[in-house]
Amino acid sequence: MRTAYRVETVRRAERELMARVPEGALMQRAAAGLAAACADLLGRVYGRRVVLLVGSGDNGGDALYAGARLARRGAGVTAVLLAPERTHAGGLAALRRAGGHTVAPAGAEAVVRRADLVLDGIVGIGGKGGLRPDAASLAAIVAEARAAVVAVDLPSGVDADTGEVHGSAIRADLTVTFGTHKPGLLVDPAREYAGSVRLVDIGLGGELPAEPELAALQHADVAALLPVPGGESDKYRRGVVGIAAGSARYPGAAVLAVAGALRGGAGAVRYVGPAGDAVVARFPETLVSDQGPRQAGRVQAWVVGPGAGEDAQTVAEVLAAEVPVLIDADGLRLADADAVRGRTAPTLMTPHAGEAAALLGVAREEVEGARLRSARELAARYRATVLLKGSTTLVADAGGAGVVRVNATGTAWLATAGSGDVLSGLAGSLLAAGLSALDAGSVGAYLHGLAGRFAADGAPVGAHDVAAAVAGAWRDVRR
Ligand SMILES: NC(=O)C1=CN([C@@H]2O[C@H](COP(=O)(O)OP(=O)(O)OC[C@H]3O[C@@H](n4cnc5c(N)ncnc54)[C@H](O)[C@@H]3O)[C@@H](O)[C@H]2O)[C@@H](O)CC1
Ligand SMILES: Nc1ncnc2c1ncn2[C@@H]1O[C@H](COP(=O)(O)OP(=O)(O)O)[C@@H](O)[C@H]1O
Ligand SMILES: [K+]
Repeated sequence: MRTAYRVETVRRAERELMARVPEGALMQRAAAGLAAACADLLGRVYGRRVVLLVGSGDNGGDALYAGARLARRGAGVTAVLLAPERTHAGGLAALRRAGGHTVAPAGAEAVVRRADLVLDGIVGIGGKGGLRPDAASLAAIVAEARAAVVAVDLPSGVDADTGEVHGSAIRADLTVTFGTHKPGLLVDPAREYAGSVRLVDIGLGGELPAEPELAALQHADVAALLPVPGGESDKYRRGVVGIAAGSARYPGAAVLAVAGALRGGAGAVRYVGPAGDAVVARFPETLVSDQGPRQAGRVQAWVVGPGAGEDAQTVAEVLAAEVPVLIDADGLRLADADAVRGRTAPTLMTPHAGEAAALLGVAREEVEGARLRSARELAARYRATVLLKGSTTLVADAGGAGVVRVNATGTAWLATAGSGDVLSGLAGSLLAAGLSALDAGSVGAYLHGLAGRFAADGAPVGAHDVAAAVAGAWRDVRR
């Protein structure tokens, strides 16, 4: 599990640790890891031109000590001091001893233009709000430079706790973060500014609490959660997933949701709705009924909504069932909020940003800019588990508090019509197989993202290709 902690938690853990180690030791660990990452990126350090952007806090201190290490290995290092009188004194002295130079912000453009590498030490976890004007000017200069950019702890200007970006921020190729990931490094839009992320161990692990703000499943976590049949299994014990989807206008949504469901671990897929012929033509193993969900027979979890059009009756019937329900697409619009809140069995809602915005009564951009807050808010309002789709998918558990799962296995090639229908079937199948809503959503997103990557492999794909690739993703996870 990859975890991320909020700033106040990181600060507390750092205080505990600092009380037990010699003064300055943590900053030296951070700087050593930072310098090593920079050296890896540069390939050869000797003779390279390195520019440090140095703010007034310890983030600037890290940059200065790392710069001193690079200078000792033969790099030409220049520090741009944003606030000369408040610069980290020890770091500055170390840089000077190593032969590094300093310039005022007015001199930044000239040195940054010639740099091979820029270290962004403007601000780290002490950052408040968007970058101030002098720092924002530096960010604009860096954006024009050809140099590689390494962010120290966080790209300056992004919100560490939320992943929100208010105003300008540094865009890095690599972020070297200390002790633990911060939520902003895992959630868009901030995640995009971070580039690839390297975590440097400064010994903080033992001081961090059990419950992080965010958790990202890894292969081993997913492998442990996947439902795998055993000797005593039969199709009913493995779980039957009901798919109430599709309409005369959108029969394809039913086919794609079933395609996902067949790959999700349930023992049988039952389809109810007007697209039975299309479903059976493609997937003869599907149990098809043209009666409503109430008459459908045994089902351990329902998926309702993909391509449902205006069929509010079916949505209401599914919500009345006392088994886990996944609500997607049109179902989100047609579901009665009180009926969702009043359910006793788990509910998993799977909106994309536009659907989440409609449910929250805000603009789509607002959800895209504040994904973590939006997912928690929806989960609180509906008392349902919420999977917010997009470039980083988030899953907030019912009520909105607690650890939010984040998934980044996906690829932008998944932004293709019908891929969400595949995800709904897949996650619904995992629900029927007995996973909790949080696990079904996050394992579903993980496999779906990986399947998207495998199917696309750098070229456009259709949603049915993604469904077909789920088995490969499953095998890859269990390998
Ligand atoms: N505390 C520790 O044990 C460790 C801290 N480390 C480093 O220390 C950093 C935190 O240091 P600080 O607490 O000094 O805080 P920062 O250096 O992150 O930022 C605080 C400084 O930035 C300025 N600032 C705040 N918001 C700004 C904005 N929007 N625009 C421009 N300037 C702004 C403030 O005036 C303040 O001087 C971490 O991110 C990490 O890089 C590491 O050395 C590892 C150990
Ligand atoms: N930029 C992106 N990067 C990664 N995944 C994405 C991106 N855009 C969309 N996705 C994923 O693609 C799927 C699209 O689902 P959705 O928006 O419901 O499409 P549809 O309604 O056409 O099925 C979701 O799983 C979503 O997380
Ligand atoms: K920084």
